[in-house]
Amino acid sequence: MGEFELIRRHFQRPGVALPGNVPLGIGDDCALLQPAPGFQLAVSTDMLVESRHFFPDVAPQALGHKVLAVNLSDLAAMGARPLGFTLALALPAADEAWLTAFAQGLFALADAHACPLVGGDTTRGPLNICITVLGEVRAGQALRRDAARAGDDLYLSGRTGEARLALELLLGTGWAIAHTPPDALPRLRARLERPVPRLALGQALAGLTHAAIDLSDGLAGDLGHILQASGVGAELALAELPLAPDLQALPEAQRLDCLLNGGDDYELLFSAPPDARAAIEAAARTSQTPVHRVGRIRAEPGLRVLNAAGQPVAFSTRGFDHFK
Ligand SMILES: Nc1ncnc2c1ncn2[C@@H]1O[C@H](COP(=O)(O)OP(=O)(O)OP(=O)(O)O)[C@@H](O)[C@H]1O
Ligand SMILES: Cc1ncc(C[n+]2csc(CCOP(=O)(O)O)c2C)c(N)n1
Ligand SMILES: [Mg+2]
Repeated sequence: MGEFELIRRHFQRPGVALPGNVPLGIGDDCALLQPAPGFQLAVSTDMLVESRHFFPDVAPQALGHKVLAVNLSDLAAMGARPLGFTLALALPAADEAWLTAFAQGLFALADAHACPLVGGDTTRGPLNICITVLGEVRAGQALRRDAARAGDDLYLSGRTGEARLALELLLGTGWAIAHTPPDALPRLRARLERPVPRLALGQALAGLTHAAIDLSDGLAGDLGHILQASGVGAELALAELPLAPDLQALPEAQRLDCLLNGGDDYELLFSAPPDARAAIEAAARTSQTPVHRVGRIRAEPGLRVLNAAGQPVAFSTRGFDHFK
């Protein structure tokens, strides 16, 4: 199978019609996309590299899902609706079975969000997968990191920490193995390998919420990006953070580390003024997404983590950083 045969067989889908806002997809020098009038184009790129973002033995179907999911999560964090995506692939070999399974995982998620593959690039090399997503958001309504204001409530979708616990189990870390239920690995692994992008919630929040970010590097570190961009600080109430049952038996320090420095969560963290509480609840309901109010934005810079008694907890932020 040559390069063009590979693309034709696995990524061009002649039977699948393109939506009206994609007048031209795979096959020319560029794809053409048409955002609706009054909408802005939202663009984001995320790359997954073998042994850095995923283990070499990961199921190709899960990988196809995850590489698109982490990109869609960035659109969700801006309140954007997906229009389409491009796929840049470096593959060590043209492995038919691997490509079939990868494409299955990829297109299952793409189809669920009506987000077509519109182009890409394919080369031989160490396994490396890069997606660029394109979305649209009504002009002026995108959820930006610099929009948090003192007095805002801080909200979290879903819950954090399970992906990190899965990673530690797969790495064979002693504390994780000793304090996790013996049957937990398959469900925790799904949290690491099959994140669910919160697109419906993000779109329901556009125009409603102040700031938002999706959690890829860890709750505390990613919250830090909002705080820095907005020039504010925050309080996080530990007692309000939802705790996954599989994290309950962890020693306190490791539980805190999973919850706040976990990484790979792909939940949304966002801020909104207190008078938006009813609207936020409605957005959570219509998007069928669990949302918890977990803290507050403050004028004083810095992040304070508070225990159930409202006392500060000693805690150091260690967001994921590829060069630290
Ligand atoms: N090589 C690069 N050239 C230009 N801009 C970049 C480059 N790498 C990252 N950026 C930009 O820097 C910002 C932060 O990038 P980062 O990859 O940390 O995004 P993120 O959403 O915080 O995390 P994630 O990649 O996990 O979604 C983004 O605006 C991104 O577009
Ligand atoms: C094998 C393996 N080792 C480590 C991790 C953890 N990890 C890697 S990159 C990243 C942050 C998001 O990436 P980026 O900032 O590049 O978008 C995290 C939490 C993993 N998932 N798999
Ligand atoms: Mg992001």
